Amino acid sequence: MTELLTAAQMRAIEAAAIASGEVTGLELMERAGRGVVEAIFEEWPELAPSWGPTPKPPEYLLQDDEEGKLRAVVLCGPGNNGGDGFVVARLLHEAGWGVEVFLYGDAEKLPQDARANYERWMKAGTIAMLDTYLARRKWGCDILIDALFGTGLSRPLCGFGDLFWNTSDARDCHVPQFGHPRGRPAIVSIDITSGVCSDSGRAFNLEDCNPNAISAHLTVTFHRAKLGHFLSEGPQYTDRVIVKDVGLTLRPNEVRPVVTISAPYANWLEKDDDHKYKHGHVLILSGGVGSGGAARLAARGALRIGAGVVTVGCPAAALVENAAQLNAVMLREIGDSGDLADVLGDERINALCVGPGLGLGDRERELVSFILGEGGVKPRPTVLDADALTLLAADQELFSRLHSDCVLTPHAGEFARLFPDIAEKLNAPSSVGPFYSKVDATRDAARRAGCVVLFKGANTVIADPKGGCSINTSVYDRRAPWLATAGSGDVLAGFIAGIMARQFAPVYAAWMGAWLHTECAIKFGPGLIAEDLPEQLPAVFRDLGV
Ligand SMILES: NC(=O)C1=CN([C@@H]2O[C@H](COP(=O)(O)OP(=O)(O)OC[C@H]3O[C@@H](n4cnc5c(N)ncnc54)[C@H](O)[C@@H]3O)[C@@H](O)[C@H]2O)[C@@H](O)CC1
Ligand SMILES: [K+]
Repeated sequence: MTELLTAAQMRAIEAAAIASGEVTGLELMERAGRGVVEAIFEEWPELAPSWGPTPKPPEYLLQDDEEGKLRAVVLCGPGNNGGDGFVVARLLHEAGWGVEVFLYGDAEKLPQDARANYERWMKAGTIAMLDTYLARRKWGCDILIDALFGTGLSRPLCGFGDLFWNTSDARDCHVPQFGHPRGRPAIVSIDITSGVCSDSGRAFNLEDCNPNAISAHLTVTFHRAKLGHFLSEGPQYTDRVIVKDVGLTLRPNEVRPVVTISAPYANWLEKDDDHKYKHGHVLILSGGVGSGGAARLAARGALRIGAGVVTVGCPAAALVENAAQLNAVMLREIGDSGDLADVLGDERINALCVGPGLGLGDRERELVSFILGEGGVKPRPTVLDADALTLLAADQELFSRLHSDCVLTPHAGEFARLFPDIAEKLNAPSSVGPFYSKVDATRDAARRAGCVVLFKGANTVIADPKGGCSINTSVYDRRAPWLATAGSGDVLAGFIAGIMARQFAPVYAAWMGAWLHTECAIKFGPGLIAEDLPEQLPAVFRDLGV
């Protein structure tokens, strides 16, 4: 688990470290700039000085027009992000690079530490206004440093449209062409790509422009990654995020900061040598004739993830169809709540999954209602997905019966139906940052529902009613776009129910299910269909040492 910070948390940590006398703001800025230069040389070792203070680059990197120097352009903004940029300019200059610095804003108004680094840079080089660079219409560098705006960006930018478009074009070429006079540079953003809100990952929209932020090959951030690196559009604007240590030791003041989910421990997933019911029994409700595929996918997921027994319950008419397609999964007739009461009479059934392919009629509403405790049935750990979410959205009485052992797994459309006001807030165009984020929305939804909400997407956010929140990242080195395939959500619902049957708390089941789901997709790769996901689990388990 890695903590992710908001801009306010990062500012508070910096301020506390400075107030305690542990470090000065100027020293922090120096460390930040040094971290950026280190990260550049780690990312592109062919640029790193390997001998003496002013190295000559290898022959193939020599410029025609700059006496063999590598060249950097540093774009500095009006705040401390710009201050980091002045430090980087100075350090690259000391390493023998040709460096040009362009400023956006008024040097007289720079904050204190940025101003001090501006002065230091002025002893080594010159500064021109950003407009001069934009008007020049050529890159003129091997590395472009984006030190325009960091965590302090709070409103839309004007006049950056061409720069945003050009950096996007340069990044699309993937490989920077160092030392080539007309080559495209590597683009490195300091802290966060300028234009993106560091709390929400949402870009500040420019009316006349798309893209709306700098596109970078590399972003170098400090102490901890920020929420905006993982949420919304944030990941679209950078290929990679490196976190550099700047010697801060403090943690966020929040009791339960947002974390990214990491691999579950092998011993959590291992089975002991006991009988099958020791590992739980999942009941999955299916729809009628021709609609059983989603429930069968969920059932396969629940069984593969380690539930001891999995039963699909369907109306009588669908028994033959399901029987023809299920072997290890058991089958029971469940036509109405009376049948369901009979089946649930088996106390060993300790987790339920309801919604995939269920249908939206009276029978289905009755079944969901019964599962949620109508008629005094004991509430059990339950995943509510797909059609069950639509039923909940249409029926306040049903919604009010959600309990703390439930997990809701909406995608964006289902989320908007369940929590229309929260979704509206999340999607509202806004000109003043920091924006309301997917983390804020999922936390608010979990509080209202009184249970775990797993809000699906390229990055899945999981929140519990007490405010605990985590992100299952499926970006950067965990990119798994193949997960956007029919039925993949049904498998996830089955994974979570299967883990709950093994007596993990709902929030842990949601974490593990989401992480393993992404991992299965990564393991399989392109061409994935939902049926493949459960079949990858044995290989994923082996990699984890289970
Ligand atoms: N000593 C420190 O405080 C340190 C700060 N750090 C850096 O400082 C950054 C945060 O610095 P700041 O809080 O100064 O914020 P930024 O440097 O991100 O920018 C804030 C400035 O931009 C202006 N601004 C915001 N939106 C604008 C818009 N749309 N158009 C024009 N101007 C706009 C603000 O009025 C303010 O002057 C971090 O991202 C990080 O890079 C790091 O160097 C670590 C140390
Ligand atoms: K930046």
